[in-house]
Amino acid sequence: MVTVNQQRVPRKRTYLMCSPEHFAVEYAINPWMDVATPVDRELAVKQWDRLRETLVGLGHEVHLLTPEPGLPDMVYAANGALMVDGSVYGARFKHEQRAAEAAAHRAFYESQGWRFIAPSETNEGEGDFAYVPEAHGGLILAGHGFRTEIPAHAEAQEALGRPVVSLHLIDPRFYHLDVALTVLDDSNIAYFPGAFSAASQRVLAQLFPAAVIADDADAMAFGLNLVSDGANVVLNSEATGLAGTLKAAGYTPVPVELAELKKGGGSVKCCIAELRH
Ligand SMILES: CN(C)C(=N)NCCC[C@H](N)C(=O)O
Repeated sequence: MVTVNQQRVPRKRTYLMCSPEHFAVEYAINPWMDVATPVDRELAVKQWDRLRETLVGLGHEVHLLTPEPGLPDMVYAANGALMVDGSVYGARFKHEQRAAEAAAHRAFYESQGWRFIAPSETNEGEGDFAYVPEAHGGLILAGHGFRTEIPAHAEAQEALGRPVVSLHLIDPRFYHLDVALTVLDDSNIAYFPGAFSAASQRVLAQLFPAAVIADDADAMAFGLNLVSDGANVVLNSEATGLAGTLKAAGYTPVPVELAELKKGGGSVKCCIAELRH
């Protein structure tokens, strides 16, 4: 393994999270969910709290969305919108079990006075959209194949005024972009090529020749579902292989235990929306 002596510089972030007070696995809308597997909600809250404290400890600001009973997936706050340059493109969930979450997110963003664009097309916010601020002048990467639909990519581009690059997800285990690809800093990403169509793999290789490449085991451990401030990379503690790769690339891995929330099909990134205001 090559060791890179690169100085990584963190940038302070503002995040949005939602406590798993009402978390449960009552329906199965992705391959990770199994209604027969018991969930320890108290433990989920503890693990989520530890994640929130970790972000605050790294110097980031965390806003909180009020959890609502009857919306057990609301803890996955990343899915409620995509915010770029102070404008917010709202979500429209694919599955009706999550549909009502969109209004809660909208109310939050509007209460802050930020420009909110209501979507007409199905999209799951930062679950399927990733923003790379300094890549090619500011690029939105967008997944489709399982949740977000292609017309939403064009709608996001019109709403936010940044080019959107469509990427085709082909493996149901990686049903959202943020389980297969992550933004490491203002210009680089990490991804698992096998989650994408051959054509989308070529697009990613062309746009990000220096990307960190993850393998199937990293992705299966939800390693790519991480949050990075450009230097500190907060990731699922099970993703030990990816943590080593990122360390060798000059990042500082910060492992967190989120086993309970994995039962709903999400990890670190799913719990965190970035507020780019
Ligand atoms: C990393 N991922 C996939 C997320 N961004 N969100 C998790 C959503 C989980 C929820 N049960 C669902 O299936 O919608």
